[in-house]
Amino acid sequence: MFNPELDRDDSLILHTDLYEINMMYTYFKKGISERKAVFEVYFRKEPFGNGYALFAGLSHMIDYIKKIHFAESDLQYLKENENYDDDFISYLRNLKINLTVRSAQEGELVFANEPIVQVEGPLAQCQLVETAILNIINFQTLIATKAARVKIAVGDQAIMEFGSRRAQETDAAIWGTRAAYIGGFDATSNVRAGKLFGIPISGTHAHSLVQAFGNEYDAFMAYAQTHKDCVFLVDTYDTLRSGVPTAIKVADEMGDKINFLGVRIDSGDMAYISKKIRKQLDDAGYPNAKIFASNDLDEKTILNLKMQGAKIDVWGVGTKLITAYDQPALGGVYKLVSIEHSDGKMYDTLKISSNAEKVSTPGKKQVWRISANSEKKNEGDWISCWNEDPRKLDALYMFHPQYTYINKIVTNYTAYPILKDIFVDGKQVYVEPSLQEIKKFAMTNLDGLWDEYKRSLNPQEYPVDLSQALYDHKMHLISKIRNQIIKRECED
Ligand SMILES: Nc1ncnc2c1ncn2[C@@H]1O[C@H](COP(=O)(O)OP(=O)(O)OP(=O)(O)O)[C@@H](O)[C@H]1O
Ligand SMILES: O=P(O)(O)OC[C@H]1O[C@H](OP(=O)(O)OP(=O)(O)O)[C@H](O)[C@@H]1O
Ligand SMILES: O=C(O)c1cccnc1
Repeated sequence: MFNPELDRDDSLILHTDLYEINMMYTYFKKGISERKAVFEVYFRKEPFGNGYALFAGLSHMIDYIKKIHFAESDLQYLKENENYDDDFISYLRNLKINLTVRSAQEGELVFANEPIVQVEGPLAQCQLVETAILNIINFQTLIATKAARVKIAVGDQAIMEFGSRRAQETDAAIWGTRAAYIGGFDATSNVRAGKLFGIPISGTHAHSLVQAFGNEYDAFMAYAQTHKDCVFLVDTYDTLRSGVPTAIKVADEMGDKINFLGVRIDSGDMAYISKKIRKQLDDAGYPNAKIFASNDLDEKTILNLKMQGAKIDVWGVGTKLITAYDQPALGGVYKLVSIEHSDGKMYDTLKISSNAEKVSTPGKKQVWRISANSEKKNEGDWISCWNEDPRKLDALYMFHPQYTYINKIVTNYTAYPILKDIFVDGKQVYVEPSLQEIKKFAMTNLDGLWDEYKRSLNPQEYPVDLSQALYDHKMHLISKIRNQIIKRECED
């Protein structure tokens, strides 16, 4: 029966895979739930064949962690559906999160195979948060990266986010819109995203307006009589012979009563049509009226339209952005890198694979962004053991972690740590910047990246190197594990 108190679902606490809670149960029953652990999030390949990813999702992640609490209805549900005993249920009831969480900041550039979020604390708590953290970071980072690709394609022109109707449900529309704004979009059509996050909202009108009035003149005139700012959608019947001439006629008749901002096209050959429209608007005395375009646009179509000399001023991008159409998942993973044993000491762990790129890097780490002081551009990232600090060195030996003969010595550099403290022992220490600041930070970071890493097609691989100490530690651990396996085989 519905019980409003019990059935309240106001947190994402159960937004987790069952196996996380099952593992918590095992840790609890075996007395190791409080053992200290360190997990790290990383992805193995930048999405869309891009040379970088743009980190987003931290704000939602902070909110999620702050609200972690099992309500009575959650506990009752778990009790009814799983075989957990009462001790475990009361442990969950009294659970106080005291994790230390470090993360890249939103708008930061991040790269494959480097930790972008680090979660440290009691093993069971670390396990609980895996699913939601990956869900949030994977999606928002994916969309912010796609948005940055679109932003680079449009350059200084305006881009509007139109994706809500095609997004994977409402949360994806809202958080995707926020990520798109971080990645460089100027405005959104989603009014709720405007209210929640302060993103500028913007919109034209649909074909239904024209269909409702039965002809373009009545529709545009009605819109003009009810709105100051007007962008008329001109492709319902015949863009060049009917839509644009009618928009001009209404603009002429309304004069100063409206701001005739321009026209939108949503079909046809947009290079050809936009050039013709530009001439029609200019000839009619509206050189400042802008041409808006939408219709399954993405960075590739936009670059191609620009190459064709399309006269488009404002780009509306929906489906292909918000659904990350050409790569629907980022594939970030959450891996245990260090664990306390019964002797109270931390032991670093790693996952071996026959594929060198898939062998994880053990231990709690920091990522340092190295930029040459002379150029003010990034030289690469340097992943270190937690206790190393390249700011104390005069020269940095940077080498490719697989092809070690690719190496360089960098001097006169600045090293900046990517993982920042967000929560320390459960207490939030990170002061969240405003969304405007995050967007500005993203744009500054993109400026700091050489064009070779930013091009959308076949970018250069950005160096993500390991410190010598971390490399040696990894190699040592690999051979230790191999030797253990060989020893066990010999004993059998
Ligand atoms: N000049 C162009 N060069 C490259 N791509 C273009 C050009 N003009 C339009 N496009 C893109 O081509 C695709 C055409 O879509 P579609 O086949 O739906 O045609 P349409 O003219 O929009 O028809 P409909 O009226 O059914 O929407 C869209 O993704 C659009 O962005
Ligand atoms: O093409 P997208 O990048 O996804 O951008 C959003 C699309 O949504 C609208 O079309 P829709 O057919 O849903 O409505 P309409 O009647 O306003 O054209 C709009 O005209 C765009 O084409
Ligand atoms: O305002 C628009 O033009 C708009 C909004 C959502 C989707 N397509 C277009």
